[in-house]
Amino acid sequence: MTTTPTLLTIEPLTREAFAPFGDVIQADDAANHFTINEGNTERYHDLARIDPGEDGRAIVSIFRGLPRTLPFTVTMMERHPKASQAFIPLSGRPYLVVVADPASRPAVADLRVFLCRGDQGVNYARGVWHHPLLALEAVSDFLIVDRSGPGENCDVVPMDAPGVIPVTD
Ligand SMILES: NC(=O)N[C@@H](O)C(=O)O
Ligand code: NI
Repeated sequence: MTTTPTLLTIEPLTREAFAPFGDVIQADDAANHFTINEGNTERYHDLARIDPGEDGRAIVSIFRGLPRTLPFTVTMMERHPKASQAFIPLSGRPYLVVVADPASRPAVADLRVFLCRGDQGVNYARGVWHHPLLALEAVSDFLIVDRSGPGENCDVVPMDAPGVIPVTD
């Protein structure tokens, strides 16, 4: 691994930009939404493709993440080859996701960094490279929808070079 760090660019999270990596879980007008419960409730419908794999079961957990300090250096990435993994923020705070295309081993030049608002969740599609949870500002809870089942479902790789996420303004 070369030691020359690469400064990474932070992008705002949008459905379009994140589409190669999975789904954005967000209650906005771009979602399929309709009124239910005699007008009391708006349903934002079918926002993410939850994929527990052929031999797995979808499970719901909560991750309580400590805040990361910026600048943050990305030295590894992981993927879940058997299933998707969704993160829905419960604490209303922003967080970061770092992703790379599932087709090949991630190189630092391939990394995409998204700043997610506290009302935006993400669902990593099966096999998408991502960094483990990057909470910001304070201890933050996230609802997680991922897989329980047989076999190993987490590949971890070191980065070819460090990627540095700068301080956000
Ligand atoms: N290990 C674990 O369940 N967490 C990671 O998969 C993650 O993406 O944070
Ligand atoms: Ni993960």
